[in-house]
Amino acid sequence: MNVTKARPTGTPAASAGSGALPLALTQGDPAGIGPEIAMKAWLRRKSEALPPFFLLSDPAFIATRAARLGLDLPIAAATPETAAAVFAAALPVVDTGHSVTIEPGAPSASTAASTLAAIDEAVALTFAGRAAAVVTNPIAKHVLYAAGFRHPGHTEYLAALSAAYLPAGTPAPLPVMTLWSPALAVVPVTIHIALAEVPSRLTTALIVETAQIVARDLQSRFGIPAPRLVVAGLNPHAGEGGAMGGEDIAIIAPAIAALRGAGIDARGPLPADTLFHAEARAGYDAALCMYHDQALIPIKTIAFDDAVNVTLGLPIVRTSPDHGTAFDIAARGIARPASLCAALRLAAHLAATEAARSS
Ligand SMILES: NC(=O)C1=CN([C@@H]2O[C@H](COP(=O)(O)OP(=O)(O)OC[C@H]3O[C@@H](n4cnc5c(N)ncnc54)[C@H](O)[C@@H]3O)[C@@H](O)[C@H]2O)C=CC1
Ligand SMILES: NCC(=O)COP(=O)(O)O
Repeated sequence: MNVTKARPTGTPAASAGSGALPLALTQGDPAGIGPEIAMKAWLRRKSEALPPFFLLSDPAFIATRAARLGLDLPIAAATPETAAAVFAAALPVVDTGHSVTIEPGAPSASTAASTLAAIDEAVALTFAGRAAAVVTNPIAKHVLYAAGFRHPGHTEYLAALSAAYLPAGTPAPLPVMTLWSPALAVVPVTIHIALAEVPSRLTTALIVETAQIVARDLQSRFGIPAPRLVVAGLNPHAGEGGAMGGEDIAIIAPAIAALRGAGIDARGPLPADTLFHAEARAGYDAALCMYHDQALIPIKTIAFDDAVNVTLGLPIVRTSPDHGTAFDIAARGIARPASLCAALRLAAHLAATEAARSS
């Protein structure tokens, strides 16, 4: 597989803010399915109506993985400025400067620097107006932790990175993980923490701040004029009047009262077990859930291939497929790019909405 060199067609200043900016797609864990679904997405760019994007990785590694998969696609070493122009004819790969060598399905902390460099670069390019938004391929948290990474996942890391681009003294944004699909949108109020820690980490203030960000971003970025939120209880039957746990009354109900007092259409705490059937889903735009699996199990059951992980609350747009690295099927040719395609389309849509709003 040859990697061609793309001819520069414009300067950063000329393309920044032009409205035709490509999306910056990170490589994710190179031992997983990220490279494969990125290539498959590019191959389906017309049938999936995908916006232009470039992949941040090692072009030689991507070419090697393409050959291993038997994927016949042209790969062009590009810059963010050449990417949109080459996208029609080749997959643009912007070199992160890290050489990647890894066996599919055998993750190693030795690739952590390249994985993180792609994320850092995607964020830098987006803040610089050289990419429209960040789309991340999945990372395996434990692989990065083994290399010294101290953030739970992308969501928190992107908030920390964003803080560096904000005016001095601006507090770091609260990043709000949202899993969105046409059928359901869910928000885990607590994210990547042990289940045993959830009750002590759940506070009225956290629920209120999370819901305010969701309501604001659903309005401004998703174009929902008056977002309807539901809030799940923590305990069975939302606590059964306190008999099955006190958090629903002591922590969640006051948050909902505060939200309603602030003019936000929020209902709850509602028993989580009856919140996700079709008729219930028709009654709200997003469900705030108290912990990771309460949110992610229903959406991955209903919409595994359509759902997108989108981080609300950030000054930039970031989306990701809903699934993980899928090491068990890496480079076997069977990974589906559907969720990544949905993530690319949603990122472009949200970035365009944001650009129109701020122009
Ligand atoms: N956005 C991100 O960076 C995310 C990263 N992860 C990470 O992924 C790693 C693995 O997590 P798991 O819980 O095993 O979830 P997973 O989503 O990687 O895999 C679960 C199952 O779904 C299958 N699968 C996943 N995506 C698929 C696709 N596109 N096409 C066909 N089959 C697919 C896998 O083969 C596996 O059988 C973890 O280390 C976790 O930290 C998990 C979720 C999101
Ligand atoms: N389970 C969702 C997930 O792991 C995604 O996390 P993040 O890396 O987007 O923060």
